[in-house]
Amino acid sequence: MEELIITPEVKEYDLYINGEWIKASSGKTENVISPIDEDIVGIVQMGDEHEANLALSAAEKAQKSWKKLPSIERANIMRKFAAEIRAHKPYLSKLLTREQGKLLSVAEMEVEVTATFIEYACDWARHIEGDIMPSQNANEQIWINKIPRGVIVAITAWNFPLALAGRKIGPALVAGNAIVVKPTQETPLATLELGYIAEKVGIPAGLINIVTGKGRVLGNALVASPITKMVTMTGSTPAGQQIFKTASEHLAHVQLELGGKAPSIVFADADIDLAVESTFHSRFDNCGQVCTCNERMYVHEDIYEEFMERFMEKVKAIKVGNPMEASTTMGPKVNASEIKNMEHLVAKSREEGATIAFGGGKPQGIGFEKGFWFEPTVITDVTQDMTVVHEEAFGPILPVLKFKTFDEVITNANDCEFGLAAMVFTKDINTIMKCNDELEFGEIYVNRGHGEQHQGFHNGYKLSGTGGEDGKYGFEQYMEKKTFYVKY
Ligand SMILES: NC(=O)C1=CN([C@@H]2O[C@H](COP(=O)(O)OP(=O)(O)OC[C@H]3O[C@@H](n4cnc5c(N)ncnc54)[C@H](OP(=O)(O)O)[C@@H]3O)[C@@H](O)[C@H]2O)C=CC1
Ligand SMILES: O=C(O)[C@@H](O)[C@@H]1OC[C@H](O)[C@H]1O
Repeated sequence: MEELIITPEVKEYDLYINGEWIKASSGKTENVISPIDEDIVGIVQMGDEHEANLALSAAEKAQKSWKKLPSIERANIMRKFAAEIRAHKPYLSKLLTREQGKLLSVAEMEVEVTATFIEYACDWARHIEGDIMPSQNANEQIWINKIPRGVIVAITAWNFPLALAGRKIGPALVAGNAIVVKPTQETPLATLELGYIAEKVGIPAGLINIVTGKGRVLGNALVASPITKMVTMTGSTPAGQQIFKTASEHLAHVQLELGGKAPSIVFADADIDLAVESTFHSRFDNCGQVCTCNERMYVHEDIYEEFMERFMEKVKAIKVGNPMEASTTMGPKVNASEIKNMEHLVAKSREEGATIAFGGGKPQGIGFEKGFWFEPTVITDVTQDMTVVHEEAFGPILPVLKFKTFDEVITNANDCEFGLAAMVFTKDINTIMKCNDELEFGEIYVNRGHGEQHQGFHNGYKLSGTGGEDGKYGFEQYMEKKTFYVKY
């Protein structure tokens, strides 16, 4: 392996624990590689069980006074945190693009969304409401209080690493908890920068801890500790399942946002231009690395030719390249193993008799010598039993199937071990309502592409997760209920 070039911007990050930056006792570090050119973009510590316990103890101690602050005061501090994140948008977005490979414009959106996730949580500060109800006994009332859980562990994935961290830090702290964040080793840098920002705005030491290390070592130690009262994780289904098992040892509350295989269904009466635009962006934006992506598309046979003609025009116009450049419309995949998965799905599709209608390999030429590149790929002549219809791509590969009847397409859409999101395009209200009744997915987008909003509820069925996050029902999970009977 030739010597990796350490560019001048390479920054070494320590672990952020109890308001201090410390090195791992293991003495080990790991390089963070850019998917654009395989240059080293950062160096991080390899924490393990020792650092997990340091971080958890710091969080446990800091939370005791934090929970006593009025919630509105907690929110005021967190709003300053959000504002400072926004103030660092130019730096954070470039760092996100270098470590993850997303378009600079998408990275800028991600920094903004990180701030708004936190600001949305702050809006709940005055609405942490309990219940008071009459008892069957005279001179007695029943009070149900909402109280913080204590220490939260947040474990995040590489596709929107900063936004996923903000999505969890916001509600956790506004509700009165402390948090230990373990970003993925793939893209930890922008998340680590939150430690500097927390210091700058004066978030008390120990409330936000950011630790790096392998999920199955450091992450596992965080989940396994009885200090941890809740685990909120975004990532793959296998990792989520392991976390679920580990957390069950001490019955920590678990919130999992996992894999997906969203179907898009385009009915014969759909607005074709709207459906083309929406399904195109829902597959290829962020190089197809969004959990609610259009992973398989069902187009009614009556409009298939017309739809595909317009859809393919857009696919062929995609410009794969350096995500720092404004003219680029799709960047690289995040790492080499993701490319292997792309190649596996294309090979399997060919083997099973499908047609690779466009793309299917790595782009060649100047700029693609290094990095993790894959062409936008459309696969046709696909049948429901094929691997590419069932295995998550989480990349720019789209299988397209025809359908005739409503019952057929609903059956095929639901023929899936995941249940996160689905998209439906039709003008008929009866079709819309029947889809809403019969599709087995936690999030259904009608006549629009994917893209959650903070006030909704991002909730996966089946192997897409448990608990859900965002909105009122997501915020609620960062609190425990305490019921007491008041006799007077
Ligand atoms: N539903 C949703 O909202 C989203 C779902 N995803 C899903 O995530 C996947 C891609 O993300 P990716 O990062 O590769 O997912 P992984 O599951 O590989 O990793 C996610 C996080 O979990 C950590 N981890 C892995 N194993 C364990 C363990 N045993 N105990 C504790 N922590 C562990 C990882 O640590 P490390 O990597 O450092 O080892 C990482 O921080 C796709 O399947 C995608 O569908 C992605 C984004 C959103
Ligand atoms: O996790 C995902 O892929 C999506 O939920 C994504 O993450 C942050 C963005 O706001 C969402 O679109």
